[in-house]
Amino acid sequence: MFRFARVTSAPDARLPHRATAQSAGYDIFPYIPEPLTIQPGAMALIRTGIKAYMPPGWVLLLMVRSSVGIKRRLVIPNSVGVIDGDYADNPDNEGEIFLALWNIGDQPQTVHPTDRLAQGIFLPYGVVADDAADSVRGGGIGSTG
Ligand SMILES: O=c1ccn([C@H]2C[C@H](O)[C@@H](COP(=O)(O)OP(=O)(O)OP(=O)(O)O)O2)c(=O)[nH]1
Ligand SMILES: [Mg+2]
Repeated sequence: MFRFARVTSAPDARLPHRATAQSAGYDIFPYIPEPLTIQPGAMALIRTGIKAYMPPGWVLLLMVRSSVGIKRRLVIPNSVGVIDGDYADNPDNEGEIFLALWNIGDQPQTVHPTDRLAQGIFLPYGVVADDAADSVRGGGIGSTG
C-alpha cells in the first residue's frame, strides 16, 4: 500500500497530492513556519513534515518540479532524492522526508509554505539474484555508513 502521512511533530503539514489525473508526481510542500529566502549559491535543507509508506520493491524518487528548476533555478544538490521504503518510521526522525534546495541562480529565491516545490514519483526497482541485503534501516539520512 502506498500512503503519505504526517510525522508527529508536523500535525498540520500539507499532504502531497497529484495535480491532474495523469500526473506521475505527487507535489510536495515545504513544512516551514514562514517564507524562507535562499540566497544565490546557498542551500537549504527543508522539512516536509511528511513520510511515505510503500510496498517492498518500490522506491519514491524526489525531484523538483520543472518550473522550480527552470524558472526559479532551485535544484536538488543530490539530483534526485531517493526515499527508501524502510526510511518511514526510522528511530532518528520518524522517516520525515527532507528536501535540499540549492539556489544555482543569481537572484535570492523565497519559498512559501504553500509552494509546491518538489514532486515524488513511486517506481519499482530490481534486485540481483544473489542479493544478500537483510538488515533493516536503523536511522535517518546517512545512517547506513
Ligand atoms: O533528498 C532526500 C534524499 C534522501 N532522504 C532520506 C530518505 C532516504 O531513504 C534516506 C537515505 O537516502 P540515501 O540512501 O540516498 O542516502 P545515503 O547517503 O545512502 O544515506 P543512508 O546511509 O541513510 O542510506 O534519506 C531525504 O529525506 N531526502
Ligand atoms: Mg542509502
